[in-house]
Amino acid sequence: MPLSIREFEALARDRLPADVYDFVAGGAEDEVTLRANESAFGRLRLLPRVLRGPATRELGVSLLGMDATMPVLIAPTAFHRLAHPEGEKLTARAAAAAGAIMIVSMGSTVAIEDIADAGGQSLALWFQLYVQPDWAVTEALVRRAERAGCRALVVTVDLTVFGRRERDHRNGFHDLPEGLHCENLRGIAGERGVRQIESTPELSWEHIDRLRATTALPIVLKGLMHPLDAVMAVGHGVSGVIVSNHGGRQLDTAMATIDALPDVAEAVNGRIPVLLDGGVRRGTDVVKALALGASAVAVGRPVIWGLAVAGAAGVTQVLELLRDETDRALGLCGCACLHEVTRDLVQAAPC
Ligand SMILES: Cc1cc2nc3c(=O)[nH]c(=O)nc-3n(C[C@H](O)[C@H](O)[C@H](O)COP(=O)(O)O)c2cc1C
Ligand SMILES: CC(C)CC(=O)C(=O)O
Repeated sequence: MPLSIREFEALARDRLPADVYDFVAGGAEDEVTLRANESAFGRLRLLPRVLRGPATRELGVSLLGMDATMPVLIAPTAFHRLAHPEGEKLTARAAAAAGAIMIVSMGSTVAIEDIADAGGQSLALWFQLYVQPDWAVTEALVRRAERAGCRALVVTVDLTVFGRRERDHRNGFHDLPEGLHCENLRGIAGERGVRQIESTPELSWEHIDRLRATTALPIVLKGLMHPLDAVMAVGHGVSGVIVSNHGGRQLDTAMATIDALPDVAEAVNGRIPVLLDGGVRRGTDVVKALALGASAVAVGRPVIWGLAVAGAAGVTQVLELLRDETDRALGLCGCACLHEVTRDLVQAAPC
């Protein structure tokens, strides 16, 4: 078994068709933001405390009233059947085994009901939604997620137009291969592949208000980077935000998420949970994000690498690596639990 997420990626790269690997690994345009998400973590240094004696560490976290055993969620990524024939079913099993929250992509290649079945009662599923230009489609998706037992709606707000991923253009990778579909849209918006998911350039706070009036599920906004938008989010009654630049796949040269996090956390001031995704590859990254104001983080690509390498066991291994590394980093920072991870534990590296 690989010893790190980096090793998982290397193995997955060997196993996946080159165009699928590029689709997953790649980012928009010059991939500046893709690289920055990871390298910005590398520019931060931990400043550990000692002699505080945490014999064991508690990694549990409660988010929107749901308990998870670790502060690492599965970020929504589309098309898991590109990585493994059973796709999202296996991801759900691994999430349930780890006690992690899984955010299911609206573009999953297994239907949300089947994912919920595979994960079982104990799995907390959140459903990721792209508001569709046709409100009837949006509403039908919300109802479907509610019926399947999803416990929160994660509304992605950074895909008002599709980012230009040049690797996909070079590879001619524009649609799902024969036999794979966005199963959540089946019966709602026809039967084709990725093209079924439409962007909504006119997306605005009115859509968020309308969604709040449509569902009792807590709403989490994903893809927000600016502190003023975070303040707006609190004002519009959302239950949480995920600081995200879509893993560098949308607006290239957008700030790294870990650099954007402190101002968002300060603006939100504890009123709702702030999560982060983008470039989290080590437990030390998790601890840095917690120190800078995140309640938890989410990982996207690492889950797909795990799935490609060893199915559910691979995803479990990825999550357990992150759990072990986070536990070790907490211990070495003198923290017994997530609340003890404070701002003073992180500094920018000297140039
Ligand atoms: C292959 C792939 C598919 C993705 N699909 C979605 C999606 O359907 N919905 C969404 O909100 N974000 C999607 N994302 C973005 C992720 O949710 C997340 O923001 C990003 O992957 C985090 O960065 P990381 O991969 O460095 O962990 C996708 C990312 C990847 C790599
Ligand atoms: C279906 C796509 C829009 C999925 C996505 O968000 C991505 O590839 O980044």
